[in-house]
Amino acid sequence: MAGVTMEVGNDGVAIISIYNPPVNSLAIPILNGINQKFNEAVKRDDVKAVVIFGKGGKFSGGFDINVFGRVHQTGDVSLLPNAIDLLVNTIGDSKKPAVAAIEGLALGGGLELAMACHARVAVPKAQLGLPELTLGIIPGFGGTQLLPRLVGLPKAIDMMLLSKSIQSEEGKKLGLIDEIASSSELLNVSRRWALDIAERRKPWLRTLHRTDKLGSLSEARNVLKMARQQAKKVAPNMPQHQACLDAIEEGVVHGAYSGVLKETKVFNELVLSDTSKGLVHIFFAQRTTSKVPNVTDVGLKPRPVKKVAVIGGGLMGSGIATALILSNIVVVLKEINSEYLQKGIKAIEGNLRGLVSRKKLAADKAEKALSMLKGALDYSEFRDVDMVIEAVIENISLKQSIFSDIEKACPPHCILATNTSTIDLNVVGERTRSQDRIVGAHFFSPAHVMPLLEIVRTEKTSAQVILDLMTVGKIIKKVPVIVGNCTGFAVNRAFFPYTQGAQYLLHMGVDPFRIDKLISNFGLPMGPFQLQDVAGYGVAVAVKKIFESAFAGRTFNSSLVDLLIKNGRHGKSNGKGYYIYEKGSQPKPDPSVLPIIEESRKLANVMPGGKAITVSDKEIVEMILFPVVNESCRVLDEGIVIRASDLDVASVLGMSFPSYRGGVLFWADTVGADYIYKSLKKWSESYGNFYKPSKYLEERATKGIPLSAPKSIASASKSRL
Ligand SMILES: C[C@H](O)CC(=O)SCCNC(=O)CCNC(=O)[C@H](O)C(C)(C)COP(=O)(O)OP(=O)(O)OC[C@H]1O[C@@H](n2cnc3c(N)ncnc32)[C@H](O)[C@@H]1OP(=O)(O)O
Repeated sequence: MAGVTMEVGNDGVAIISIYNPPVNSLAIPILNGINQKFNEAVKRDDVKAVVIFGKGGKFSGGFDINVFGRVHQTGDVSLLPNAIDLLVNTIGDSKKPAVAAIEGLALGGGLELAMACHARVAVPKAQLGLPELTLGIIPGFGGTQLLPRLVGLPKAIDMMLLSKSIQSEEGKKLGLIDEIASSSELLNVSRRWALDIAERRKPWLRTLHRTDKLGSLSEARNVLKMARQQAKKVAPNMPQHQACLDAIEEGVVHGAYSGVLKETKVFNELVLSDTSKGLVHIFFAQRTTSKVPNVTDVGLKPRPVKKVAVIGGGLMGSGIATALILSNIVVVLKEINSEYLQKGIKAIEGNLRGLVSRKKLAADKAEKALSMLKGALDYSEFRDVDMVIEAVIENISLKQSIFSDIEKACPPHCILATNTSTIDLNVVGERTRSQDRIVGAHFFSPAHVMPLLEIVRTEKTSAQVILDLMTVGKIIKKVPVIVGNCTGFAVNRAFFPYTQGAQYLLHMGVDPFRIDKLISNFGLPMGPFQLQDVAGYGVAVAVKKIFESAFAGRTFNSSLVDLLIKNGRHGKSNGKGYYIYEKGSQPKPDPSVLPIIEESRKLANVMPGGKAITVSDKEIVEMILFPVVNESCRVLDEGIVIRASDLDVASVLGMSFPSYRGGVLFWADTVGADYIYKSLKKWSESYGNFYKPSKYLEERATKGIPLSAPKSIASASKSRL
């Protein structure tokens, strides 16, 4: 049972053990347990020193994040514990020394607990970090003061602001870890350290009393100033970055205890911020994606997938192959001729080189990955593959004939997956008998970098196949989200009005560069026009027709992309699109695109009364994102995703919707269904059906039910999953 226990050895060392699987999170009863046992240890005459240990191979994954969820629901910060007293006074200033014995990981409050102790012993490769900023808060158990005093200001800022963990070995070099010991020796070595401190053979270092690593005040001010500038650039919409620096600065200037008080104040304010609500939502939503009714709860075991064939070595195929070989999965890359095959292999080598040069991959690991790759021009290598991923161009009859071929060439257990981003899976697999093995493995480009994997199932895809693909997805470090079969699946379907909404506004007279700027200010990495430049216009041309026929009556199309191509513009690939792309400099808006836009505006003729519309900045953002919310409502209504939070995760990981806004539907609920409905209704009356609110949105808005609330049983029968 979860709890905290204490055992006192004959040597006078009390071992206080935390047990709260799976990550020994510091839930409130656990913190109370540590407090109680520590006080008992201090009082007992037979105890000379204390070791704090986490059972089950992990020291602690930090404070219990579920409590933040409860604070967000109730707005009641008094639900938060006063652990500062425990860490700073009870442990830090205790009359008896304490040593943290760290296995596996010490993150957030877990590392703060360890840092409050007087020494730390860790096993090799234990993960150490303060990732609180990823939850929209700052460390709240003294971390902003403790870490700089152990590793110095620049490294501490780096670890906190980037939420970057380090391993014990680096921790030892920096002074965060005092000794590294094997797992079997961890407790013995920790006991010895604790006794050595108690008996003055080793120094008794109270972390908050230390200043030796902080440097001079002027050095510190410089480091903080640079960190503030950097944070302003990379996290302009997230208050926790500057707030964390405020707390650190307070401690550097006025001393650790002042810093701790500031930290507590800032922490309590940030817990209630929208940023924290969004990020905590995404934390749990991401973990919920792996719970799939009738797949992960029916006792199935994933089958091993050791060898995968990838058909097509283009942009997607080479990216998928790269992701697989990086995780030690043997890949057979099949192309139709040796020229294309060589191109595919070169692309994979280029992907690996890119990772090495960005220091994301060690050179020897890249070599090892490449050794997992084989090229093929026929299906002979397919006889023992566990999965095929088809990644050829979006051509229905080509895909159908490939599927009928691979059904014959592969063993009967083999998963038959397609990376199509739009085509109905039932159509792809029409000529095969193995309908239960057909599944969509929809990666996002670049496939070896983007974290989302949409797993598309039809009514016939077997639960085993879905589970196997989910497992492969996790092995290759993707977040798999299960979706139903429809044009565009979940992400491309929900976001087709994003590009089209921007195009519509442009054709109603709004400046594209203003639109891009506003959307980047909202938090997407780039605006819709720049995105189109980067993705290439081929994609825009291909998907335009597909969406137009699937969602007739609510699409907006223009001749703009065709005109751009006709004028020799292909976007980023040839350096000329809406923007000018030059090596080594940021993309610059290209005024020479404006006459082409003007021509397209004339052809589209959608300006009401022939005059450009006047809209506020806020309205521009809403006129692009509310249609996305509207389509997301249809995705929910049709049961394309299991739950609203799955679409939130998919929007963050597939479209880079800002995670601190909690994903598209979470954000929509913070704006309010009623407001979104009324805005869309008003625009649909002025500008047509593109904005017409969906039934789902109308119903939720009129009944006052959040968009993300689970569907009623009555409408559940419509599910396509
Ligand atoms: C006051 C303090 O300064 C504030 C804090 O400490 S805030 C917390 C800071 N800590 C963190 O941010 C760490 C969050 N956790 C993680 O990064 C990862 O879970 C981990 C690296 C610890 C483990 O990763 P992994 O082995 O892949 O397991 P993962 O699936 O993520 O988590 C396993 C389960 O533990 C839960 N969990 C993990 N950390 C948790 C935490 N700190 N609190 C509550 N639950 C937690 C997860 O929700 C998941 O639950 P589920 O099985 O019901 O879905």
